[in-house]
Amino acid sequence: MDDDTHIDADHVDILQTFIESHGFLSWLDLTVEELERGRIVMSVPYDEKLVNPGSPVGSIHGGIAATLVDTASGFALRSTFDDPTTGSLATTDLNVTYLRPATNDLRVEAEVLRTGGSMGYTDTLVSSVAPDGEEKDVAVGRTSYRLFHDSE
Ligand SMILES: CC(C)(COP(=O)(O)OP(=O)(O)OC[C@H]1O[C@@H](n2cnc3c(N)ncnc32)[C@H](O)[C@@H]1OP(=O)(O)O)[C@@H](O)C(=O)NCCC(=O)NCCSC(=O)Cc1ccccc1
Repeated sequence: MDDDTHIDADHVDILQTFIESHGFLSWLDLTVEELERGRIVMSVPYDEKLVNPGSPVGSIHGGIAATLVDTASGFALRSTFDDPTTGSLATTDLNVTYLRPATNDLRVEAEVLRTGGSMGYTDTLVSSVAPDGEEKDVAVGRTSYRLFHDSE
């Protein structure tokens, strides 16, 4: 990892502590798998509590993928702040396109497309192991955020 993408290892612990103290995110058992400046990978394990009752393929509710898109994007954007432990951000737009049912553990990768003085944008990909055993894309997402740097 070069200096442009390096981020303190402590920051993963800070994000994981945030998740564990969050009622909703901790309930999903969300884990930060990889973090570098402007990019993050996170996962949620398959759990029957997340599955749509009566779904013939056992598909996970779409709100879970949407939550992954939002959370991973917010974290990826925060990682671009001069000091990622200060400031905050608010989601202003979130778009998710569902490509196929998710029936297994979920993985999301979020990448920052651009940050300006007050707005940030991300591109995300959610994937899951399909019944044929192959990891496949289950959703793609695009987001925008209002960034509140510490000085505001
Ligand atoms: C704030 C803005 C985006 C507008 O912005 P602008 O047009 O630039 O307007 P302006 O700069 O004038 O500020 C206006 C007001 O904003 C107040 N403010 C200051 N700091 C913050 C702050 N940090 N957050 C929110 N508001 C803040 C400030 O005091 C002022 O208040 P006032 O009006 O003077 O009393 C507005 O459209 C909005 O709130 N939308 C709803 C957004 C929403 O609810 N999204 C969903 C949940 S987000 C999520 O879950 C993300 C996440 C990801 C991953 C993990 C965890 C979380």
